[in-house]
Amino acid sequence: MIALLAAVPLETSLLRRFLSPCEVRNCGGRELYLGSRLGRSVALMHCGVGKVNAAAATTLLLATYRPAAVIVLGCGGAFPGSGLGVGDLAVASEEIYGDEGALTPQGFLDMEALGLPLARRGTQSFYNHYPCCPWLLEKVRNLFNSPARERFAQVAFGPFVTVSTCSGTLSRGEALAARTGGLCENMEGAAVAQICALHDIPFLEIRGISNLVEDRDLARWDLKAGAETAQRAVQELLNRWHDSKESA
Ligand SMILES: O=C(O)c1cccc(C(=O)CC[C@H]2O[C@@H](n3cnc4c(=O)[nH]cnc43)[C@H](O)[C@@H]2O)c1
Repeated sequence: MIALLAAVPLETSLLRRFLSPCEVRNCGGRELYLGSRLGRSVALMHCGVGKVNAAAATTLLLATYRPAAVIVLGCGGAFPGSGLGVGDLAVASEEIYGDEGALTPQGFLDMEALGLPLARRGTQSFYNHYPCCPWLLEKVRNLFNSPARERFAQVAFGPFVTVSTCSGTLSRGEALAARTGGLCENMEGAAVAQICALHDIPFLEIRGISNLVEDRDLARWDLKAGAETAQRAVQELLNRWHDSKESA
């Protein structure tokens, strides 16, 4: 099974149609849409906005179904200097917690600098950084080396940053981009990546840009365009899943 996770229903309207007919199940109080594509079962769940909702939903999903892969999709805000615009596509190479750490007179110290792991698996400690699964990334790269590439305005691969407070000023966006090297920010990804790392489940994240991280101006946001871009990319990926291998 492939599990798809998005914060809100706006981010999955096309996919629910694409997967229909779907069985709708209750999974710990959340609606879970169970469908299939090319003979492979696909589960889609809305986790709600933010890290706690994302971690709770992921834990539930992994405990109930233990999927072969978890793919987060949705909207994101592009950092200044990323070269991304509204409607473009971003694929995460890794997820980074942008806020977890300490703000000191000398600057921001992340969890590694504080010597406080957020998660441990065997001898491995996880701090602010969570890599995406290499073979899933390879599948997406193959996809965008094909004619499917022409159906997307711009596609960028790079780090994503998860925040608790949406960056509604240009200066905050510039500072986060400089500190992390991130392409864009969101409010769920790192939490899902952390739970997947704990359970050794392959993780991938694909977002469509709904807004630029700048001085907040909602008139310039287009959540629908961002959501559609991400969903179209996930559809392409599911349609071409068998074209490339499924492990490291
Ligand atoms: O009205 C606002 O200022 C506002 C702030 C953050 C998010 C929203 C949303 O309605 C989107 C929620 C959803 O989308 C992701 N997202 C999209 N753009 C950003 C962003 O610039 N910074 C952080 N998250 C963003 C996020 O993952 C949420 O799930 C409205």
